[in-house]
Amino acid sequence: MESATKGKAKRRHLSASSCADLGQSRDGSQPLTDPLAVPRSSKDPNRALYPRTPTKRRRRASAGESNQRGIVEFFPITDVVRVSPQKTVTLNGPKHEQERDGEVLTPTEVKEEEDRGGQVLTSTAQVKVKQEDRGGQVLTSIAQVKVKQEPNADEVMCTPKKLHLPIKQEVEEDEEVDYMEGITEDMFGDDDDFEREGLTPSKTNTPHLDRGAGCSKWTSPSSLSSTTAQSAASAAPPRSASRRLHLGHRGDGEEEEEDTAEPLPDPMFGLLGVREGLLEPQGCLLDLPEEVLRQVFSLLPAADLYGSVQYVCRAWRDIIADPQFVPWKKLYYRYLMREPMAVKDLCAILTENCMIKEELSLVNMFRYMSEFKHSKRVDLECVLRSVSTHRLYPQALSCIAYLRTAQSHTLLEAIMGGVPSITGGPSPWCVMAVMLLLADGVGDVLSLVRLLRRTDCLLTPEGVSEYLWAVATLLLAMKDKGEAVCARLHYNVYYVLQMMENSPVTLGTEASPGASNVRVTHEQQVIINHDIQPGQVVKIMAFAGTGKTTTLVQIARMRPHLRFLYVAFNKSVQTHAQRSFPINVHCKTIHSMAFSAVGRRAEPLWPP
Ligand SMILES: Nc1ncnc2c1ncn2[C@@H]1O[C@H](COP(=O)(O)OP(=O)(O)OP(=O)(O)O)[C@@H](O)[C@H]1O
Repeated sequence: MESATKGKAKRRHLSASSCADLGQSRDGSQPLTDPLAVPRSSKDPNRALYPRTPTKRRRRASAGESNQRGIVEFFPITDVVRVSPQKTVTLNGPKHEQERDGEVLTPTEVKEEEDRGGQVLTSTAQVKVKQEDRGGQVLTSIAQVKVKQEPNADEVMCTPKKLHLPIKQEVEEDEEVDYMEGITEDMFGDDDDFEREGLTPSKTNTPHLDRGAGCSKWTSPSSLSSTTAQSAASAAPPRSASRRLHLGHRGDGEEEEEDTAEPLPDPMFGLLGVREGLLEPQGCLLDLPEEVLRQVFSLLPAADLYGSVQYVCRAWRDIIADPQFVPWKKLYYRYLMREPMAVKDLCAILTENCMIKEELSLVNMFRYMSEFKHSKRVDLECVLRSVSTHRLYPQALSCIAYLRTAQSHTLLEAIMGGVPSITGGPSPWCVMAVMLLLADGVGDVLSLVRLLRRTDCLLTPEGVSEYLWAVATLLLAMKDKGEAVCARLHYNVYYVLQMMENSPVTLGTEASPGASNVRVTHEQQVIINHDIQPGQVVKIMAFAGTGKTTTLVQIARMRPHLRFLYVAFNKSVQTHAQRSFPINVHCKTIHSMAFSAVGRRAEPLWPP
């Protein structure tokens, strides 16, 4: 057990009762409810996941040894725009002078800092937005976009290109441009170079930008309790101050392995953000109504239900044990585990409904499925309408009609005559069973699921999966009993069920990351709404997989009158982007752009 006292990490042994007490306390429960707010140390296994700013070493290398130019050198940037949900939009000209810990930097120095920083800060995904009028066409190029998840998490920062140009008249006298806004020392991790060079003016003669400047607005989420985030922010000391004290202490020769015990400052961390009211833990899972818990559990794999969930508490075990709760999913799993009761039950179903050792076992299965037990609120006509647009629907109808009119088969007639029909049409459950058996592959099953989900005719997602689990269970058991059932039929259904459990997003009505059915978060909406002006660079910084591409897709969708250019590193990214973005976005690789610009001229020189 580790705890932080006076900025140092201490180890102490806790008894079982102390552990229980700690778990109930705020200090103990915070790592569980808000893991990002606990202090990070050099031993933090998740350290590499946090966004980092360039270290001194990297910046020096990029400036001194590399010939690579910053993105702002390629595009004419005229303005600096800062947008944040908490701020109003301000247009600033480039700042001519910048103060660093009391020293005044020349504009050129500021430019170098910004350029080098900009390159590394935006290393994972970049979008440059540029609008040019070319022959009456407005062309917008995207090269660099990142979601910045700093204290001003959703701030969209536009970088000036030529900070060294003396455009002092455009600068508002009383407003200081903070080019390191949002950058905290935390991001520098344990970089040795950074530690050696120090941040405090007393430790170095080299002028540095005051990294504390960008931290002045945030405060520790843990320090916010009943007061509002803003009032607490103004009351709490800036993070940079405490860090400076800490570093100064080190300079006196005391080596500290652990970082100071400071929580992450950002109350808006992550795309979902943290609202003021949510800074305190808000109840627990057990407070949820049983209906909600059932919905949540129904989305879990059966292995988790039986392997973990049922052991949590009596109430959860009762939900899992309820025969009405996902019966077919549970039966499939128990049958797979060869649980004697499950094997016996399933054998009884197959025997009673003539699905084994019979000439027409599959037809008997259609009949059995036509009586599929469903919620009373399910509208069968709506279900039939939903599946009627599937490509296999006409074939399924013909198949059922043939079976009904095949007078020569008296047995068949008896079986299919029992199929309940609705308003003269067949049972949708029976039609769906036939469609699943006619499916050419996983794609057909997948499109059937999409149709059912789009109309929500089965009311809940588990309504769809339960039907599929029933078909999969019967097919598996019939095959095990030696029936001539093609293994592919079971595979198609089982594959889709696995997809539903493990990647629900891909089962949406559209597969692209920017699908219109995605409900963008507040932070994404701020970026989407931002009116990007010609000549501005927008940087959006975020962790991997947090919705940068989705945000770009929505930006392009919202501006169909503009043309965008998406530049990717390689072909596979480019083709994937082509599928995701709307048609007003041109997706190209860097190489293809270079070839069309200059490579073509060298083409005649190539060997035949
Ligand atoms: N607002 C949202 N609501 C629900 N899902 C979302 C939202 N935004 C993004 N997603 C989903 O999150 C996943 C990752 O999104 P996306 O690919 O846009 O992230 P990314 O930051 O571009 O990822 P990477 O860093 O790998 O390029 C996608 O499946 C996407 O559909």
